[in-house]
Amino acid sequence: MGILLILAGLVVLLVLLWQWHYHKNKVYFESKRIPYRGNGIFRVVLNSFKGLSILDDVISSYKRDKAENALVTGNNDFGVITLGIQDPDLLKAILVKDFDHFADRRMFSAPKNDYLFKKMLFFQKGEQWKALRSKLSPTFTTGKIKRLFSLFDQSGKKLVKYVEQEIGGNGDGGEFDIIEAYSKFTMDIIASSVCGIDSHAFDQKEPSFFEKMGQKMQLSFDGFTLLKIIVISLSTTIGDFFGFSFFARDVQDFFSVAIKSSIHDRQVKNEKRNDFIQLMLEAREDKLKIEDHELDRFERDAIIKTETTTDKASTAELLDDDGIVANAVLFMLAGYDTTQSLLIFVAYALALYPDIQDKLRTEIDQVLEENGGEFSYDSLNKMTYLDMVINETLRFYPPATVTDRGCTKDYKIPGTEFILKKGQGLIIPIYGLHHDADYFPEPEKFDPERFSAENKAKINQYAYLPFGGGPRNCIGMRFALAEVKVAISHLVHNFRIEPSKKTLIPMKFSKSNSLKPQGGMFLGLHKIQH
Ligand code: HEM
Repeated sequence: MGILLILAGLVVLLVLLWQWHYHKNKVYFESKRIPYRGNGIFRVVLNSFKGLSILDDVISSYKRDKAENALVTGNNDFGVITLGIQDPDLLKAILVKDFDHFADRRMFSAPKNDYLFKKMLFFQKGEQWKALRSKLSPTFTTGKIKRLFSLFDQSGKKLVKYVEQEIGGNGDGGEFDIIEAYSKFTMDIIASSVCGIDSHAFDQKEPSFFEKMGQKMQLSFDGFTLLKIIVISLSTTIGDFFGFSFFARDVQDFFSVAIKSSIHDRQVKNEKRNDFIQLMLEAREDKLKIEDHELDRFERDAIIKTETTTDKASTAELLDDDGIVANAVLFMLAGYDTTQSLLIFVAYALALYPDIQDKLRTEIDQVLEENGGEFSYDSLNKMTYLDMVINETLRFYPPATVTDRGCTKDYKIPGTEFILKKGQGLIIPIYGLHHDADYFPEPEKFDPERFSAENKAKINQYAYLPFGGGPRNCIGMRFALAEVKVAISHLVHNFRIEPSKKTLIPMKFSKSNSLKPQGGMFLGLHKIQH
């Protein structure tokens, strides 16, 4: 009885403390004319136990902020002040002009057991990040992706064969879950072009060993993972004490051994191969350069303007063999789920809008005919309608629904009296901005024409952030777009895509990390006889 009373007392005390803390923060933020939204991480975890996803939170928070005309909102996430920024002009300043204040992510440190984390670009901070990003950026230029194109195209051809088999090869396949085929396609490309390994993904229906390992490497933001993130972000020591990690040891060891033996093999044979490991080996020795003519606006924004103070020796250490393994695995982590998500929703949109599909097929077939029946990197980049369809899909269904920044130097938020301090952070609600009628009229209408040559210029670039923005944007954008164009072109040339009985209309999203449909993406695929 005594213990129960003490426990009840402790609970009451905790609730009172929580309320006092909430009230104190509310008064603080409101004195700076910024609405207070409480503890964002706690809200997301609580919601996940109620069956709501991070996206549900992004959507409802954005709607509320919009209704209150709040362009900046405040959170206190377990002691870390985090602002939500809904204003594209402010985002332009934060992402590009004043980037020096926001070079980091709002990140926790890596748990001991996740040994691959430590050398990944995504988790680097300050000067270390600058040095590594400068080394890796030249591996993703047009010229380098062009070198990998034949690998992408081979996977595209394997994708067509696989779909043909799955739908029975008789031209009337009926229903088909396209996620499985896209999972094989994206994993096959990562295996060949990033790791220099044959994934064997298309050899069988069941996932191959490489596929299984790659899938085990993906993060899912379920309630337990979110709890782990909270514990680790509060104290890595406590996380390590409980043996928390995000990735299983055997999976990390698998990639470590496979990639290191591929490096060793080519060093012994003095052999150069056509993959990212090769590019990273060349980047390690500063043999890669970016030509200015290779850059578009998005990439010019991404140029790191300040010189890095990290010396040459520690830069080389960032990309030693462990660094190459870590970053090859990061490309799989960052590129597998996101690219798959985009592919899934392009197929869905094409099934729902047959006119768009027909128009796209006309463009693809024409380019194919002009190129003697084969695709090339340049021919795919000439397809303007394909580009428009992809851009609109990225707007409507952005694979990454939010991104973040960590403050590296105190920053007075323009238009407010608020000073964001070093170590605090901000959240960028990509999905909310993409569905905001102020920036995209009739936002719930799927309309590739928004991205036509004449309309594109009207779009506010900082309200359209599928790949983020500024120097810390997505390094893999060109890679992703090239592989997505290959897959769509092969698929649309060979199959008519239609909704089937199990197609989700309207769409319901799952609770996974990237935007994904609930329970698979079932569509009807029908072979086109050429
Ligand atoms: C459709 C596919 C993809 C989408 C929508 C996407 C989206 C994003 C977004 C929104 C960010 C955060 C950017 C920011 O905060 O400004 C990001 C970061 C990143 N992405 Fe992608 N991504 C895709 C594919 C890829 C691929 C294929 C790779 C690698 C091969 C990749 C590698 C990365 C890396 C390494 C970062 C962290 C960059 C850094 O912190 O310096 N992504 N991506």
